[in-house]
Amino acid sequence: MGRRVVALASEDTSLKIVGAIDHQGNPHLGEDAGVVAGFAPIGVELSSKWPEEVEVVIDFSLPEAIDRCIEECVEATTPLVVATTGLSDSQKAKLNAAAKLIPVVWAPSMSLAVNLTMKLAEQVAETLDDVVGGLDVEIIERHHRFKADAPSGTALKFGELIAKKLGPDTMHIHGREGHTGERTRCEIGYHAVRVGDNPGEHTIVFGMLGEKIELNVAASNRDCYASGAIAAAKWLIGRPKGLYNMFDVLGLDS
Ligand SMILES: NC(=O)C1=CN([C@@H]2O[C@H](COP(=O)(O)OP(=O)(O)OC[C@H]3O[C@@H](n4cnc5c(N)ncnc54)[C@H](OP(=O)(O)O)[C@@H]3O)[C@@H](O)[C@H]2O)C=CC1
Ligand SMILES: O=C(O)C1=N[C@H](C(=O)O)C[C@H](O)C1
Repeated sequence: MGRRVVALASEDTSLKIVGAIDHQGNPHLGEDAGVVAGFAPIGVELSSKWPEEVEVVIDFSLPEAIDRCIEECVEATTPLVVATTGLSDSQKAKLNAAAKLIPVVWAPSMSLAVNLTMKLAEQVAETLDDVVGGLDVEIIERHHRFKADAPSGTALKFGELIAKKLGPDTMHIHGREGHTGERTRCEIGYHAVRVGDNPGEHTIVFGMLGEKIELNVAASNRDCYASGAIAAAKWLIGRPKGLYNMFDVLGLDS
């Protein structure tokens, strides 16, 4: 994702990339970030050092990297866009605390299509909550074999939003095996598929007796996430401190 953010941001004449950060063990440290991204040099070296004079930071990394990223942004009062998924509860708490000091956009998917589908899923769940015969919700996500966390942050967010519409008794069930017994009406099932180079696909099944609805949203490549994060970064500059999400950035809550 870092490569795609660098590639797309370097093509945007309203932006100047001032730093590209990775950890100390990265073999490309010291190389031009534009070249590492597969494009022309941009005059910025991939570095483990945090640059100065930063207007906004975009983080696509791993949970191991997020603590330092939050600390650096808070110390320098730099607005922060967090796209990394799989954060621990304490890291989420740290991010919430940081948002009391700096503006933060935090979203498991920067994709316009995914965020719009989340709104549709909320609407379906709200409408079918009391449907005769009951409603079964299952979330199937497919991603590339390199993905480190499961289920995806996006699948968990879909589940969280749907559960809010279905009520506080909703349980989150991850996969099924063995003599599970009959499915209850108050659970959301999650299924994480890891195949090849899939850039991300989510299917939300709303099953009823006699019919079903499936919402499917699939990326063709990873640029939807990179361009969404860049849009979020531009939107965040100059905002008051606080925690924002992609619904705010895309105006989907109004
Ligand atoms: N919100 C969204 O729209 C999206 C979110 N994501 C999330 O973004 C994250 C990154 O995804 P992806 O790019 O595929 O993952 P990768 O594993 O390809 O990239 C992670 C990068 O972080 C670097 N890194 C590892 N440890 C540290 C550290 N301590 N400090 C700084 N950098 C570090 C890695 O370096 P090295 O390779 O040398 O280990 C690597 O360059 C994931 O959590 C993913 O789920 C992904 C796509 C969309
Ligand atoms: O790791 C990925 O690739 C992706 N991760 C995010 C997630 O966990 O939801 C977003 C997107 O689906 C791609």
